[in-house]
Amino acid sequence: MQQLKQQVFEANMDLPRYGLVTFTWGNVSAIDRARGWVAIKPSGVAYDSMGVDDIVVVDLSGKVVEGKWRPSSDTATHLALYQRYPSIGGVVHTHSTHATAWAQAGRSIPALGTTHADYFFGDIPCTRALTEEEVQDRYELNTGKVIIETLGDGEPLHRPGIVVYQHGPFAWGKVAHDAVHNAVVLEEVARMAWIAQGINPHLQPIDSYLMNKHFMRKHGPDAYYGQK
Ligand SMILES: O=C(CO)[C@@H](O)[C@H](O)COP(=O)(O)O
Repeated sequence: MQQLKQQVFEANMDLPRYGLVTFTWGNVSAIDRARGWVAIKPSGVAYDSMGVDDIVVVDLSGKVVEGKWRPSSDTATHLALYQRYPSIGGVVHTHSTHATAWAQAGRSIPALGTTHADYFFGDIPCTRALTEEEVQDRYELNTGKVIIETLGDGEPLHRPGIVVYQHGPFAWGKVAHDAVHNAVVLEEVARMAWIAQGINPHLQPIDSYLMNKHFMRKHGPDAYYGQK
């Protein structure tokens, strides 16, 4: 687990490095599926004072198995995603400005260009609002529920991010580092889409053939993009 804790610690340090978080907002986790344990950021601990030994380890019920702090307040959301989607190895939550603005506006981030298509095979969806009951009772678990409800049965790594209505973005990947990479791209394409729609309120989504080309050359069965 020490190696996983180190990976999660480094991934959490990337959040302020890439400008995705302010104060203690946000959190990154990763799963050891063989053990059924998840390493996650401690709740409320400042990034600039955090060390690898501050990373908390929980089991899939959320019980702390190692660590001196409380796990992130969003732990139940991370765990819901790991339990529903076996291909997910790392999860990130931030309040990055532009992605959060789309969440607050209640709008999916449209696929408008190849930057988006290189990582997300389609729009980045916005979830429905949680009901009052879902907020009052097991809020974080229900946040995971509406994410899963919105994503459905598709391969989550083909659209590795979402915006939770009136909350903010969640992203994921095969490992913690990939999840952070996808969170950075999500924030970038959120900003690009906002600016593009301001330039041209009548713009069209990316052409499907261009979307397919860019996504499949990087993630398809014959992916060659970046291959050694
Ligand atoms: O979503 C939120 C707050 O709305 C979280 O991102 C917190 O800002 C971080 O909580 P901890 O991980 O420190 O518990």
